[in-house]
Amino acid sequence: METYGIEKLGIINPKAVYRNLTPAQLTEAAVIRGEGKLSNTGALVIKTGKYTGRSPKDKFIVDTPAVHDEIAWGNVNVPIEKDKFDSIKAKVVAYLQNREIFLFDGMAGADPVCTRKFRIVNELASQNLFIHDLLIRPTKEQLADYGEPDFTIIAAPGFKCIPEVDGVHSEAAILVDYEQKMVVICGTQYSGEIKKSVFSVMNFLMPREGVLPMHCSANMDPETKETAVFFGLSGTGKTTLSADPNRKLIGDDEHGWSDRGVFNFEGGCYAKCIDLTEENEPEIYHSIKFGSLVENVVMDDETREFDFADGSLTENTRVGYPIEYIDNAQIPGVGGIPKVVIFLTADAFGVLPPISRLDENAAMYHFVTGFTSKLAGTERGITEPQPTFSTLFGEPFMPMNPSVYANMLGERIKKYNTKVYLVNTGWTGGPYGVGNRMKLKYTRAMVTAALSGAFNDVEYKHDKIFNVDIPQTCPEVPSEIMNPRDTWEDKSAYDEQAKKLAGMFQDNFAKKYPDMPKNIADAGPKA
Ligand SMILES: Nc1ncnc2c1ncn2[C@@H]1O[C@H](COP(=O)(O)OP(=O)(O)O)[C@@H](O)[C@H]1O
Ligand SMILES: C=C(OP(=O)(O)O)C(=O)O
Ligand SMILES: [Mn+2]
Repeated sequence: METYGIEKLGIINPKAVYRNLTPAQLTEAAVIRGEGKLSNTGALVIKTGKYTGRSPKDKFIVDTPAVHDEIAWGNVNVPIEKDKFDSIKAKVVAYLQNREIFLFDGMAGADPVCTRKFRIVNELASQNLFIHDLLIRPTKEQLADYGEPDFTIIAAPGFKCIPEVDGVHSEAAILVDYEQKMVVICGTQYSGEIKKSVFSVMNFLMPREGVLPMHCSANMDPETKETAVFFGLSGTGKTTLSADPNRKLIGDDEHGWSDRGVFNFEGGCYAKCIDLTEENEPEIYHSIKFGSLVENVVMDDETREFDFADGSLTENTRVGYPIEYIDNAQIPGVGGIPKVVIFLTADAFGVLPPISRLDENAAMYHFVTGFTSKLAGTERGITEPQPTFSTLFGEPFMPMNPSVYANMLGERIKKYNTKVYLVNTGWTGGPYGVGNRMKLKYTRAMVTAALSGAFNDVEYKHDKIFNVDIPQTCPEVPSEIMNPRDTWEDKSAYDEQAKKLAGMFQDNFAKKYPDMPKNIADAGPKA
């Protein structure tokens, strides 16, 4: 039996080993194995069980001398001893004995100079389909000459840790060993853990190549190739806003910025499905078809129609699909130097302007601050919006000191004179519960205006509390909504809430960045 070298990982006596099966084969295998069902559009639909979002508290990095000084240890990058990693890995590979193993030998990094080979070893056919959809798929020739991977990820959701024995926090664990070039994921079937593990690894590898890794989506003008990137934490709109029928989609989540331009790490997208409608998000809606992998969307057992409004399994319902499923995808996922950078934030307090322009210092301030409200679902335990400050709009995925990444962004926006906007895709007219989420069509219109240069010669108003410049008009957007204070009935309640949020910005900055240059510290909100 061909085993494709998996015994090197300690996986012996497999029942069968399949390498790079096609989406049709994987969909079929998953259905036969009872992992999921087909939807009326042909998508494979699965339930992931207890874990329906990422589990940041269960993530660990192996602390070895070779990487010790490069990792920013703390609450996000939590150390674990090598022998604990080795022991869990040994149990996981033993668990995989006598099972069917699904391998995907693929790549991350669309820029050939930066491409890294990732071998994913899956217990489940459905997760293998997911990662087949999400990463860069090798051609037949590339697969024949694949050789050794640069990194290996073993995903065995059926193996549950015993915290007291294994020295982890729960039955789930996501363990990265940079020295052995290996990730072990067990106890959780949320596929987002696999793609974000690839991201974390790239975020460790890319800076030494002079590449800034970014938690952002990217798209470009089909004619001018002018490129824009959209940074943002989960739920802020990276995937939704980058799928724009008038622009080429480079990618929805993970990119690098080199001297040559922006490039996607991935080859597919992972979109939220909650309340999805064909009218609001046609590109994503039509991507839910044969070959895609749907997680935790409720479906009628007989008609196999989706109920996108049903959040009973989780608010974080998802679909993974190859980027080709978006009509105007840019393949390979390579664009130019960004002319516009957008920081997406979902402010559940409803006080940040829907769009504002940031100067160089304010851009640095907001990049290291990374404010948003965590929305329900993507992380375990979050059920209502909760304000959070996540450095670089992606703290959970950044193994190194934030200054490594922040300095690279600072150099780039200076060098290329990149314009930076802060866009609030969250609430307006009042806080969560009182006001409403910003209308998607207005956010889209504001993003379009920012990308087209329509904000270059409009009137701006300086917002004293948030210390940003707010354009006063935008095509296709009622001017009343440009200044959030105007959207609140109770102005003093607005002032109070705005000052409260400004104070939270200041406290966070003072605590995390006491040594930042004054020009950057001064560019933040003023309570
Ligand atoms: N004004 C808005 N801008 C962006 N997204 C919005 C807006 N209003 C509602 N949404 C919804 O918020 C979610 C944004 O999620 P998504 O684009 O997947 O974020 P990310 O990729 O950053 O995690 C989608 O479900 C989208 O339909
Ligand atoms: C997949 C994820 O990314 P995002 O929500 O940013 O799309 C996640 O955070 O689990
Ligand atoms: Mn996304």
